[in-house]
Amino acid sequence: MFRSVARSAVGKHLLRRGYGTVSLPDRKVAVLGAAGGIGQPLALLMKLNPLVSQLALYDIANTPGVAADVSHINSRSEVTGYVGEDQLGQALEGCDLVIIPAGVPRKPGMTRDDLFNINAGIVKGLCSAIAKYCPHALVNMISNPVNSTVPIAAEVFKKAGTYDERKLFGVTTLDVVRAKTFYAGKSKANVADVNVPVVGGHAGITILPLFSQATPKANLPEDVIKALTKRTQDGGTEVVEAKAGKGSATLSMAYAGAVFADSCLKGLHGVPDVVECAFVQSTVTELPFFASKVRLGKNGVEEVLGLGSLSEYEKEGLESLKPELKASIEKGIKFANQS
Ligand SMILES: NC(=O)c1ccc[n+]([C@@H]2O[C@H](COP(=O)([O-])OP(=O)(O)OC[C@H]3O[C@@H](n4cnc5c(N)ncnc54)[C@H](O)[C@@H]3O)[C@@H](O)[C@H]2O)c1
Ligand SMILES: O=C(O)C[C@H](O)C(=O)O
Repeated sequence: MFRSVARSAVGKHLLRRGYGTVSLPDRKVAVLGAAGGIGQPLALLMKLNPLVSQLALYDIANTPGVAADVSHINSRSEVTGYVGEDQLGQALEGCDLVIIPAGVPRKPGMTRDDLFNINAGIVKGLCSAIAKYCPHALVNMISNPVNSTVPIAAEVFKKAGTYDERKLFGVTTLDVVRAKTFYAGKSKANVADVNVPVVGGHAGITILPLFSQATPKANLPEDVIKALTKRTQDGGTEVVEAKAGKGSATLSMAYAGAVFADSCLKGLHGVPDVVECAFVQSTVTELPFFASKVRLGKNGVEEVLGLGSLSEYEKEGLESLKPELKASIEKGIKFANQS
């Protein structure tokens, strides 16, 4: 264990807009895969979050340097680095929220499902440790393929007797971030005012942005909506190709992961009406897991919100995505139960 402490005068009693006007509780957050392309900027962003009091950074290598570096930032939380499996338990003990960006990223020509063989085992091992050391923590799963890694996590927790469907989330916030950016570009709306729900899953056509519900309303023509939908679905591939073998989205993902984690922490803190899209256990469709808007609260998911009204194009998209999403979910469940 490598501990670096740089406490600022910020302290525990913060009056910050959006965080309420009461003193802030102690919250421990762990990032698993913290030395990676996503993990490092995500560690930085979580260090800046005033709702975090302890930040545990875990990886199989290189965490001491990352932890020492991040710990010098004069924000509230105490940063501790953990390296190697022997230290995983210490990293997780007492955690309120665990964020998992551990695993390999895509290279050009690969699908997210091509990562399954390596990442499924990594996620399974990490979730077994979560079940043992912090069974009540919220889990934000970033590792791909999210459509399968979330079902794997659920099965691991079920086997351990710790599964609480309100506490497991596949992070699909990057799809929402992209949909907002691309929609703002076409509609000329101020991007800060834009909202676009994205439902389904997190791979190719399973990513279904609902531009018919986007605000502010822009009445974009059908061909533009189709192009925006395709760009959102292919957003990850756009970055993978631009990085030309050097990985996938890291900076935008760290931003999206930090936004989602902040919403989870606000929910735990009792901030009302915190709503985000996430891939969760669901009865919104016949599929056992599905991404849609969820209301976050003191125990994680408080309510899984329905899809609202869809355009004909979105209805078709919804039917088309179901077979692929179903197969990815079943693949994850099968893997977790056979090994
Ligand atoms: N959900 C999303 O929207 C989204 C977006 C971008 C990337 N991703 C996924 O996130 C994952 C990480 O991407 P990246 O670019 O940070 O990759 P990276 O290779 O840069 O970093 C991954 C880190 O995980 C660590 N790691 C490997 N096995 C581990 C284990 N057992 N325990 C802890 N750490 C372990 C590695 O040491 C490395 O530091 C990939 O699977 C990628 O596909 C998801
Ligand atoms: O595309 C990838 O492989 C990474 C991630 O899922 C993304 O959407 O950027």
